[in-house]
Amino acid sequence: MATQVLELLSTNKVFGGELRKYKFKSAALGGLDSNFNLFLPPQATSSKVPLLVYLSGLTCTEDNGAQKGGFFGPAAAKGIALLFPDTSPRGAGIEGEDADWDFGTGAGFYLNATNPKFSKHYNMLTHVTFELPQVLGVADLPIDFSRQSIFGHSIRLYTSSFDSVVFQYRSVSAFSPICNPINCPWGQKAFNGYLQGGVSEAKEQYDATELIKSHTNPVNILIDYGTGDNFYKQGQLLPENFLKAARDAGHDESQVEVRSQEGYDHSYYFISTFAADHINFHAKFI
Ligand SMILES: N[C@@H](CCC(=O)N[C@@H](CS)C(=O)NCC(=O)O)C(=O)O
Repeated sequence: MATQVLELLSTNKVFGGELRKYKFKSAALGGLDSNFNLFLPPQATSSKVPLLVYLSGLTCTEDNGAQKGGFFGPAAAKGIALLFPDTSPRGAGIEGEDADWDFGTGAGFYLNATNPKFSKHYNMLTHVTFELPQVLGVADLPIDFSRQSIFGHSIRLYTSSFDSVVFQYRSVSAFSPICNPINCPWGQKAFNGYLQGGVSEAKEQYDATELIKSHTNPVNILIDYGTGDNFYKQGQLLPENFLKAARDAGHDESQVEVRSQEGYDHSYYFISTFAADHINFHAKFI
């Protein structure tokens, strides 16, 4: 892949650190411009800091989590950099990509598309896990890439095959994630659209509940969801399926914690309430 040049679009001082917005031409996304936000804590001026990647949910851009998540204070206190990628390619010009809020633009599902209609541009998996660390490294930013973790909102819990992601990220946490996408309407729609083999192709690669069944190595996972979340009530999230699969595979509460938060909904009011918990969870591992 060619070396990408980062263009700095803006910087803001926040909690003693700095939030930078960057743009670059993404090879993974078929040459489209891609934006991301990067928070560098105050500690980054004197040493390399660990990286925590935040994956936003459906309809979001790189800005939602940065503006509303409430993550900067806790991340500054722990000396952790935060990376906020976008949720999909923008402006690919594919017929139908702007028709729905839960598919296409704003809903890339952090996978690599195999349906030829989408496969040139919809490669958010490579973009997030490989390309962004690479461009940050090339730009010589003060990040220690041997210490990475990942968290997010309404994401598929794992962005790749379980073993490679657990290898890359020391810990994973999520707010109201889609835990068993092959068994919910959002996941089925995305997989049938993006993948040539549809849901059956996704099963072994992109479904956290399926993947944890056969994963026996230790993991560090925290999930919060709200009982007032309409998407939870509609059966889009299915955290119970993930919890059961994890326990059946021998992961006890010291490895996998799934917390039901009474009365909270799907919004950033919920996320910001538990933001510090999640940052502090990851700080133990990175
Ligand atoms: N647009 C959808 C809601 C989608 C939604 O709630 N998305 C979540 C992520 S899964 C979100 O954070 N949206 C943007 C925001 O609240 O800033 C609807 O009308 O039902």
